[in-house]
Amino acid sequence: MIRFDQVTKAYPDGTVAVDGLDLTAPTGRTTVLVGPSGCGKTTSLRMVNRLIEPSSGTVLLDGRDTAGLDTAELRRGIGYVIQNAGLFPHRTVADNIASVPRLLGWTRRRARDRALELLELVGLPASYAGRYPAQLSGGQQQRVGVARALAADPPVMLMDEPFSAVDPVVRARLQEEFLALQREIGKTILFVTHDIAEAVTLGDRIAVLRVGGHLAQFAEPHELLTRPVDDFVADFVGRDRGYRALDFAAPAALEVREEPAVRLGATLEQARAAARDGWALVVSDENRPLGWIDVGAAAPGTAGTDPVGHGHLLLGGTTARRSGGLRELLDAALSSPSGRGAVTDDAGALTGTVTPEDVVRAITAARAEDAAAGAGRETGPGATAAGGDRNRAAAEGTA
Ligand SMILES: Nc1ncnc2c1ncn2[C@@H]1O[C@H](COP(=O)(O)OP(=O)(O)OP(=O)(O)O)[C@@H](O)[C@H]1O
Repeated sequence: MIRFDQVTKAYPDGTVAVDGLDLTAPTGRTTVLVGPSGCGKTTSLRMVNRLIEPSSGTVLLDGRDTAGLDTAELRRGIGYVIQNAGLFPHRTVADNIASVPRLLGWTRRRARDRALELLELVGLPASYAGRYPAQLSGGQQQRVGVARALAADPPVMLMDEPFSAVDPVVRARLQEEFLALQREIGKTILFVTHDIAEAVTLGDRIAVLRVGGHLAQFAEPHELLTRPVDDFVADFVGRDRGYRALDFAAPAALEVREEPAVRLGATLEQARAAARDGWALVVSDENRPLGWIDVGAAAPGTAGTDPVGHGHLLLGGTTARRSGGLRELLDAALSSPSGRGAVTDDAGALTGTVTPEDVVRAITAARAEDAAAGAGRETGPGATAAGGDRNRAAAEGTA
């Protein structure tokens, strides 16, 4: 656990970067610091590994005042990842990753084995071990940066805009990998970003800071999106916050309807027989939804005995996992040319379809449930168990 207790940082020129910060980042979870440029995110982060010393207040690590610890010893227990990875350009990937273990006196062999193990963990082939950072893409360098920070298996990780310097597609992939990795390793992570979407995707808890280093709100993502405490936070979390909050609502009350799909390669006649309201869903041999066929308009001039091919399919519809959030399900329903969104299990196999009306009903039920949980939260003792927790939503969705 990382705890900031009334921490203030005033730089020598009088700039107050952080002002009386009180914050607890729980063990094994990801806590995100987010806010506009200059609000004191980086300063706060660096006070944890004492690259910056607080002017007043205390930063505690598992209850120990960091001011009293030897900085080398302190930093040994803290992995640090920065924007652009900050790799040593003249060292190979393996040597970069092995740098902390080597400093800790590990043998060359053991440090190299660990480097190879970590390359695999962050999704890079072992053959990259001998490359230099300049021979990697930005996203790959960032993965090496994460591997390097994890090398000595520190319980705490500080990550300062680690994914900001890569393009949006790579960034989304790194975020997904981050979530999968964190589920596996369960580090205590303090993560800085200026991007609220990233904060909501990655954070178990989010601290929104305003310029001057004031904590505006500290909450779980769902709570931040649905109950911003003031105009500043409401503005910062954005106009589409209601829609994004659907990611965290449990689709427990959603009814998924059976959908008589046809396999690719079935005849048009079979597709017509299976169709409802003129549309048939086509699936692969593994029962994965591939697209919709408009049986009335499909391929005029073709005989009913002709097979359904890829050319017949309308591909506009997205699919949604039953365990996904209500946003994913609503998008599937709205994007489907048939008006019925294809719903799958976690392996991608079709389980049925939902209409936009079905999803809206589930949204209404989730809101009522959430309001009840909110009322319990305000009066009850389990005050931190928010109604729309990401994990809870996933667990209920698969139940
Ligand atoms: N060494 C320094 N001397 C004086 N002022 C500083 C120093 N470092 C940072 N600041 C100021 O402290 C404030 C907070 O800076 P900090 O880097 O912590 O913000 P940030 O939220 O991380 O910003 P960004 O998102 O732009 O990186 C800013 O006003 C910045 O100009």
